Amino acid sequence: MTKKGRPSAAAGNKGVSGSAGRAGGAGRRTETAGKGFGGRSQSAETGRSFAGRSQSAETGRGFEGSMVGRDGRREGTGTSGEFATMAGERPRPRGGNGRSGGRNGERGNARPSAAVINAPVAKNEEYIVDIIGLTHDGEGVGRANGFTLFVHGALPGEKARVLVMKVKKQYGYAKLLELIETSPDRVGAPCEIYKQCGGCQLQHMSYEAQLRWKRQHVVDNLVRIGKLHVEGETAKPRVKEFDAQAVGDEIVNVSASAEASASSAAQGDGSVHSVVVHPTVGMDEPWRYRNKAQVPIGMAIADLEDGAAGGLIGGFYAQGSHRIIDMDACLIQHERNDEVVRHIKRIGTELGITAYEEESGRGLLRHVVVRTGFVTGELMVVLVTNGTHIPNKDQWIASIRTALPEVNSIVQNVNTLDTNVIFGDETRTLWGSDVIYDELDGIRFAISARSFYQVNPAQTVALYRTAVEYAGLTGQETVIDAYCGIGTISLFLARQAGRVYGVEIVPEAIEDSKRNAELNGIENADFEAGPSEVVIPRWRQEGITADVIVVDPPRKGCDPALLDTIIRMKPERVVYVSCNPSTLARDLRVLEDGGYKTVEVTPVDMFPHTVHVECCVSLIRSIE
Ligand SMILES: C[S@@+](CC[C@H](N)C(=O)[O-])C[C@H]1O[C@@H](n2cnc3c(N)ncnc32)[C@H](O)[C@@H]1O
Repeated sequence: MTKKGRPSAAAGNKGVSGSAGRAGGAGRRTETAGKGFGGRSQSAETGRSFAGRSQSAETGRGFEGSMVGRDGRREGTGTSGEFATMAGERPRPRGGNGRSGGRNGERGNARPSAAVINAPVAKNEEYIVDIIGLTHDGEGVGRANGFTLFVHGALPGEKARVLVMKVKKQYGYAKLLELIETSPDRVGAPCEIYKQCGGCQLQHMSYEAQLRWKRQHVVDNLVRIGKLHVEGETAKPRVKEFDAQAVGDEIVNVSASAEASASSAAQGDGSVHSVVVHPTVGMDEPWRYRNKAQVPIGMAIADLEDGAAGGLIGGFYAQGSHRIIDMDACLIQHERNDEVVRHIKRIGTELGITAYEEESGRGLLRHVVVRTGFVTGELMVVLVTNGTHIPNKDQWIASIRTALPEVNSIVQNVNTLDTNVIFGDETRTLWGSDVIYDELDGIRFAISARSFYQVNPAQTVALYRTAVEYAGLTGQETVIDAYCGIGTISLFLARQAGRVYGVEIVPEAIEDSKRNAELNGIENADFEAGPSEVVIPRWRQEGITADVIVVDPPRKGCDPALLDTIIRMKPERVVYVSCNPSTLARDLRVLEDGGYKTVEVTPVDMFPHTVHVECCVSLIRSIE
């Protein structure tokens, strides 16, 4: 089902194809509810190939100037075939003496073959490791001779035989060769290209365990970085390298952050308050949940052996490379998005459309982006092209409309830059509407090709309802919605507030937000384009006060100037919506020190089978 493709994108990036899930009717589940998902997952061998997603498309932060992906850390870990020995085949230890080292013991002679001096493990040697945790990007954390090894594909509680691939000063990377003890949370990943793709990181973990892990991941960040005391949690022993890994490069002052302990959550009056972290809000059916696919396109290489004749392929980038692996289906995408991409590839091939090649800068089609309105059923197709001219354009449009009669909007986005960013600046509607419409909780939204719109509509409703609940509105309040995008949370709030002011840095998104307020007959919402950290201080100077401030920043968290302004404005409540637990925890510490008390946190599983988790946090003002 897969075909080899010619490279056509930037190195080290994962492929793409976000997509949608099930309409708002999908029910909720929490990590405490019901039976594990493991049984279903294990038996759900669909035999389908699938589509990858870009990491940045997961969280979809920003106005869709999103990077195709990120990677780097998995380089060299050799994911393909890593479970090859799980069925019992034991490869011969390379260069070892065959002795088993027992608990955390080593196998082999351990003669250093790597350049790192004094490291207690050596490259190309095998070790038996106990997996004691999971990094923020889903890799097992193992210990060998007291040294931290990151083991892709291993789960906490497992004992594994691993081969060291890379040794750094404080940690290393190892390839999973064999599971000696298996976690009860391990399930068979239903997706047949799971190991190659990297779009999902947790399919090998039962859904119940994923939800538990996501909550714990949030708790760990709140304790270690936010220095908060979490109800029911005792401070954990700190593993320095594990912390550094968990925080990644998003927080510069890692060591200072890692010194946090639960005992430092003291208030000004010396008392210690506890934060309630609820179970992660999960999905009853955590598959096929995405409403947007972003698929990189390449050319198939004519293969005489399998008879393939070339043409357009589209799927995901093989790990650590720019090689596109063709795929027909992605198990977390809405089925129709998969179908649309298949048709576009077929029609493009029939019309002789070429795919963009990164090396030469030649070729036309870079990405196909598909958006589906879960409630309305509306469909948008975006062709991202390297140049404005589309040969056989009318024929192409006609063929798309014939194959997909439900399509509402066919859009071209022009991107001629040598970049990983998917969208260029120029967008033109080729046929139909320039937007599609969708609904969240009875509010209608116009969504244009480049607008930020959460990818999992069912979970988005859960998240926004929690944000409104935490705002504690009575109908009188003035609310500021910082980082408001197309006004989604603002309009949820406006139904129960006196007045809402939304601010967002992307002017087109603000145009959408105004249009969306009008569309829904909402008259108590005002929007302004600009950086939150500039606009809100100016509002304060102009005398605008707020009872509640809601923030929903990108992954890097809130700008310090905005946090400072919030503290000076003294709203009674702050609601913090976050897609990044580490920057969330950092910002909560600033707000706590500025007179706010973090009351409760609800993690929401917006991206099942990935390591990403969204949080909604309630803070109240604790001092005058
Ligand atoms: C996570 S999205 C949230 C959007 C919206 N709240 C929603 O739920 O759809 C973050 C938004 O912040 C915007 N943004 C990024 N930096 C900003 C800044 N300094 N000031 C205002 N908005 C910003 C992005 O363009 C993006 O729309």
